Amino acid sequence: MQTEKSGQEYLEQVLACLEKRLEEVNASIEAGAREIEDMHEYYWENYTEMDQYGYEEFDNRQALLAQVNANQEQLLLRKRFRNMQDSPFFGRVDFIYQGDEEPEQFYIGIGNLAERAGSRPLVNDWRAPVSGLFYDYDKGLASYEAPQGVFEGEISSKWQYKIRRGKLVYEFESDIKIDDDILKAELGGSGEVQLKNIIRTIQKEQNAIIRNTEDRIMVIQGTAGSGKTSVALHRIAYLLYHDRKNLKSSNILILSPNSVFADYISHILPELGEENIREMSFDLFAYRELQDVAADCEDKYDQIEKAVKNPDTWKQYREKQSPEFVSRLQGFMMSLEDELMNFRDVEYKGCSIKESEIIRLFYFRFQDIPLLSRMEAVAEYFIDQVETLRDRDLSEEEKDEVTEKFLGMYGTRDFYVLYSRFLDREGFRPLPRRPLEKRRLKYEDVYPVLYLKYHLTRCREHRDIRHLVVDEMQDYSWIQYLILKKLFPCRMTILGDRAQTMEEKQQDVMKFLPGIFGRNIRKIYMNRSYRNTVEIAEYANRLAGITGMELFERHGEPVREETFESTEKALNEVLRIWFRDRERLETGAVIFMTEKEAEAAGAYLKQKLETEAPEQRDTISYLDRNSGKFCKGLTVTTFYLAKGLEFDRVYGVFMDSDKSPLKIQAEYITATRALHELFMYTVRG
Ligand SMILES: Nc1ncnc2c1ncn2[C@@H]1O[C@H](COP(=O)(O)OP(=O)(O)OP(=O)(O)O)[C@@H](O)[C@H]1O
Repeated sequence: MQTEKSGQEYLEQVLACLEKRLEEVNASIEAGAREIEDMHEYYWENYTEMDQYGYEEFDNRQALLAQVNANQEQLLLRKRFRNMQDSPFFGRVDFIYQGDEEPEQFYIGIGNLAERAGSRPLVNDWRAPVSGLFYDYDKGLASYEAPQGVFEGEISSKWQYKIRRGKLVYEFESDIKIDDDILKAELGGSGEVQLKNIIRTIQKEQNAIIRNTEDRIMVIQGTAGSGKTSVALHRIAYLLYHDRKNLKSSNILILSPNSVFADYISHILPELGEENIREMSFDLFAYRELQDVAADCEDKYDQIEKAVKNPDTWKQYREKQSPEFVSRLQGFMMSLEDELMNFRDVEYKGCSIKESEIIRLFYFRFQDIPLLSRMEAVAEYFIDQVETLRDRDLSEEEKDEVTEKFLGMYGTRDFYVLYSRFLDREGFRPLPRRPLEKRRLKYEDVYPVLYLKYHLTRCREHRDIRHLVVDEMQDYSWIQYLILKKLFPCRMTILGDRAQTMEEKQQDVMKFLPGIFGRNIRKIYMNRSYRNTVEIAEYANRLAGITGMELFERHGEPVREETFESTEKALNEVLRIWFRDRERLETGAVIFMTEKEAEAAGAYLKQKLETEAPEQRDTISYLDRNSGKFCKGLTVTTFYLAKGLEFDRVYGVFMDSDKSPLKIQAEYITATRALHELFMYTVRG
């Protein structure tokens, strides 16, 4: 039986253990570094005498690599222990195993800690099997699943602790009331410019998603502020913890909408002990992949800006991303099999191959290779023949010369030209004829061209990626999902909110994803919102016509709606009340519909501060699509860049004259960014 200790006593024991473990780790890091240095020295002193086949050198390198890896692990361990010194645990479950009389106590924290590697943990990682008890059950019957099987029993008590800088701030025997109060306190805080980790207060429905390991493709539709992004990131940390052998952090890729958002979430996984997770924006990826097709490509934000001015552009955009358009593209690719080809005999330094033989190879032997990569295979076949006949290898230049003869049998290999031809044939306006450096693809054409490229040439599957996270799923089109499936044949966590679609209409990807990924995808709905006060959430729901959302009971000021004669007057009011309440606000945002409005407002506010309060100049920042992070103070931006972020106070500034169908979504996104206070301003004009 364990002796019952107070939180304070236990904390002292844990801090002492952390101190000791840190000393050991430091010693081991130092010894490791010395070892690496010695290995280097040995190598440079002896490499001239190493065996000629390189075996010894290979062994040395392997040993060096192993030592470097071991040191790396110790460095990570040190980082974890140092983090734990601040707050080593936050919860405790007392569990009576079935058949036992006395409870065992399990303390839960951000990582595991034991006196020695292998001994009973003083603190259990929040992802350990037993820690599931903390999130999933109140007092009473409970069970948890571990590799050894399912353990049944009873929770006799649960505790919550707050420890800061190694000092115990409070301890409570927890019940539902206290759990809610603690969550309320977490949500009521302000001032963060990055997403917080939620391990202290993960909710049961969120825990079920985080700990799900069975489903290959998980799709989460969650209302604004329901914790989708948080849950997806904690899920990744959980999967990495439980499948270390097969899943490394370098096997994870997060598709995120832009670099501000990427920065906003970038610290969560390192904080949870997982480093080096890759992140990328799909538009940036597409742009890089199409460098040999067009010098420039529009991104999603260009499309939004255009559509605000001219809503008709949605029609064309949607048409070009649709299943019907893709099947027309497929028909076009079929027709290219014949139309694109001008077969002829090839002769090279006395060796030749007849047109009929080339046709046979092209349509039968190599028929499985995509059309525009296939001739290379025929060329290689012929090069083999030439080398056999001439009994010597061809040089690289000679091979290139031969290959060029074969590639010359394609009418064109330029995707821009091919796609334009397709558009023309199908009754769309063709692309303007231009040299590569002057070409700019409209957003509506970017993914169809990428689709064409990946079906006409060999597409490199990214097998190293074993788990893909797609955030803001509602903003990806059908054709983008087809491409994602081709590029990443792996497990996925796909999450988003149809009410936040950045188009005139909401897009429910849940409807079409089974058609792409199969029926076995797991669909999950998160209906409880945590971010906003009840007043803000109810206001936002009324805007978007959303009903049935569960709201976490946290109240604040009513939403304030006001109308102004001009944007300047609205901005003057923004500044006036921002500085009036500055003491209690860390982050704020002034959110507009378009880039032009936001940019002008940013300049106006800066100018005003420059003359009236120069010392406050730097408290305002304009955030555009090239920005890398958002800062404390007042941020001026568009609704589409504010998406995914949150602020203590939000001012939405929208023009009365703006009748864009996108406005409701924009206002909804704006409103749901506010944690505590929301001001919605209308400008008449
Ligand atoms: N269990 C929880 N404990 C504490 N805070 C939570 C919890 N769940 C969510 N939150 C908080 O709620 C806010 C919203 O979370 P998050 O950004 O992950 O939601 P989301 O569904 O991705 O939002 P959106 O789609 O509106 O951008 C964050 O401040 C997050 O820390």
